[in-house]
Amino acid sequence: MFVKICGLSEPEHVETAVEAGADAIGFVMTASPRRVTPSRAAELAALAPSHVLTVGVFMGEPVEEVRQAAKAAGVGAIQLHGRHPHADFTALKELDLTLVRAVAADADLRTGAFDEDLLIVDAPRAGAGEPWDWAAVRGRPSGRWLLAGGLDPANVRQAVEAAQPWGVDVSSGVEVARGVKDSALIRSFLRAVRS
Ligand SMILES: O=C(O)c1ccccc1NCC(=O)[C@H](O)[C@H](O)COP(=O)(O)O
Repeated sequence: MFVKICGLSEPEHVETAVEAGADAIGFVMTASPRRVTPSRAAELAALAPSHVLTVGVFMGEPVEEVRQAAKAAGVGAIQLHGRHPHADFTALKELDLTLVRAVAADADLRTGAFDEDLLIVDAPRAGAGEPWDWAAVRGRPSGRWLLAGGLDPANVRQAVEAAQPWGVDVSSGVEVARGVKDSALIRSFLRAVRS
């Protein structure tokens, strides 16, 4: 199971996520209490070994802004959250980075429909830590897709059983307060997924 820990802003939590076996780590570069600047994201991404995918998360920014920020951060992947048009993915393809499309369950759930490499099916409100009806998407996306939205160490196994995703993505569920990650919760989330 592929695991992405999102919304990291402190070196300590990048190191914990990597040590605990995360496959991907995300840096939010859009309006959010978790927002980091491209230069901060670059510092954090530099701490990750090459086998860990570093992801810049955007929502609603013009594609040129996304391109510049992703380049400055040196991330390996761009995650476009919400209703970005297909043309945005096409425009970013030339960067040769992994493209991630993150949408709620009422969107087109065919993995690769927008030429993305990875699909995330999330709650209606991104990064809000709100559980939703995970079972409703079971069997709809296929291939490389991650379940997100309201996951935490206590419910992730149940969520995986319900939706049967290829991987999972978490942010709020490994925080002690909004935007404040916790190393013990990051470890416990990865333990719960791997056990
Ligand atoms: O984290 C945010 O604040 C955020 C803001 C705007 C767009 C995306 C955002 N986060 C994206 C993520 O990948 C989250 O990990 C995902 O939505 C799951 O969040 P949570 O329900 O808090 O685990």
